[in-house]
Amino acid sequence: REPRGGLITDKSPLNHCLEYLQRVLSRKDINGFFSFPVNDVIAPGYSAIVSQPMDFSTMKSKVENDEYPSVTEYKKDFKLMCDNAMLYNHPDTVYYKAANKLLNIGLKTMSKEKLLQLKKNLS
Ligand SMILES: COc1ccc(Br)cc1-c1nc(N)nc2[nH]cnc12
Repeated sequence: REPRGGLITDKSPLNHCLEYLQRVLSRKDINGFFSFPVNDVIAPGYSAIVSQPMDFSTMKSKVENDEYPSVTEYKKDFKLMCDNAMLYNHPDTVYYKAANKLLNIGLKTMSKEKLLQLKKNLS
C-alpha cells in the first residue's frame, strides 16, 4: 500500500469499511423504521422503556465524526438498535419482525469471515 497521504480528506481503511457497512445495512431498512430516532409520539412510553436509543442517522454521524474506534463498536450500536426494537415491541408486530430480520442480515454482513474479506478488498 502507498503511504497514507497527509491530506485531511484522506480516509482510513476503517472509515472506508464503516461507510460501506452503513450504506449496505441502512439500505436493508426499506420502511425507514430505523432511519431516525424513535420518539414517544410514534411509540408511547418508548423513552421510559429504552434506556439507550440508537438509529442509523446517529450511527451515520458517528461514522462521519470518526467516533467508532473499530467495527466491533459499530456492530454493538447496530445490535443495540435492533435489540431496542425487540424490547419495546411485541414479537407479533411489524417492528419486532423487521428488527429481527435486520439483525440477522447485519450479523451475516459483519461476520468475521466477511469482515476479513472486506479488509482485504479495502486495503
Ligand atoms: C423511527 O421509528 C419508527 C418510524 C416510523 C414508524 Br411507522 C414506526 C417506527 C417505530 N415504531 C415502533 N413502535 N418501534 C420502532 N422501532 C424502530 N422504529 C420503530
